[in-house]
Amino acid sequence: MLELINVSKTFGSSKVLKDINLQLENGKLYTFLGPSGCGKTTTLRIIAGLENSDKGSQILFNGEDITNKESSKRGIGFVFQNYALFPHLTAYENIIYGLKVQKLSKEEIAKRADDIIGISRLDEHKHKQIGQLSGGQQQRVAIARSLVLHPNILLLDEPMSNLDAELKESMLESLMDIQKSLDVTTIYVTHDQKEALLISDEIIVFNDGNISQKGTNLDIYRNPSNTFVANFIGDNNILLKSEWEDIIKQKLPFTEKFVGLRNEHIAIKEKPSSHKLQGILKRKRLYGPYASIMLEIAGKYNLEAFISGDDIETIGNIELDSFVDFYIDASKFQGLRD
Ligand SMILES: Nc1ncnc2c1ncn2[C@@H]1O[C@H](COP(=O)(O)OP(=O)(O)OP(=O)(O)O)[C@@H](O)[C@H]1O
Repeated sequence: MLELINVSKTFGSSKVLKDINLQLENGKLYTFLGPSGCGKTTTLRIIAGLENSDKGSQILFNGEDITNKESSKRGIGFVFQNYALFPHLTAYENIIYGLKVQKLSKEEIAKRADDIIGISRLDEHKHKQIGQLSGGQQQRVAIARSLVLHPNILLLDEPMSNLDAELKESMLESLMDIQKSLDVTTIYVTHDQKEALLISDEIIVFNDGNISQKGTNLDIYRNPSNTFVANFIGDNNILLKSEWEDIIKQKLPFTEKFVGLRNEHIAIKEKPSSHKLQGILKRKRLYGPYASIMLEIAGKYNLEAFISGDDIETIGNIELDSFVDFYIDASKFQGLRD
């Protein structure tokens, strides 16, 4: 288990990490998710030993204090955004480079390389120069080069950002396969909520040098702990609790100041146990399988809804600025801290 205890980092006069506390279990795939500049990369670099943390910070790995341990002795693999491969070497030579530095026997090097090349599906590319490989293949070489060293932890810093959307998805699938087949603890940094929701055993949401929430993707999506997480992941209608009570003319049981309702929990067709409301249709946008509409209520509240199926036909026949009856699923309200 990897444990961060009161980890802080100050650059000049700005404290970019504020007493981070985190426990990560061995063998899981975690993502650090958050907007640009919130401290994800700095945390990763501190775990890898590439950056010092402030005094008082502590990092434990399987109970051992590694806070001041040299980076090269931590058994951590790091894959960067730009892959940092050696361009004058072949894929195979890149992959075995670290093993040769470690002076392993020829047999051991060949065995380890064959294993990882198989898992990474690089057999037919292993003798190509780096420049002859696609972005996705280069990325697999970069991951293989780290994994062949049998790291305790694999760290990946926005490794897919140079890939197009389709390739990204298939690369994410192969990363998940490789990670599961080797059971290596992995931390993947991204600012893309879709990537995080797709691959993670658990997501750690960063905001402004703090951890806002840690949990499985379903947990974070269904039970965001505060307005930041509710807004950053998925789409949400966040209002003051009192405003929602004004809209539905009913008290809500939450103690939090804000209440959210995800856009997909507003529908045009009545659903069991839903709550009927009326609004004015202010906007409609069709995105193929679903449509996004804006409804104005009581002249002061705007709610955004994602509708699908027959609701799209219904809305298609309603003029803008007309009244529409719609339904909200009150069981889906989320109480949110500020
Ligand atoms: N070497 C440095 N010197 C001074 N400030 C730094 C340094 N490295 C990072 N920072 C600052 O620390 C803050 C956190 O940076 P960090 O790179 O960890 O964010 P991030 O969440 O990974 O962002 P991104 O997604 O853009 O990479 C930022 O405000 C950044 O400007």
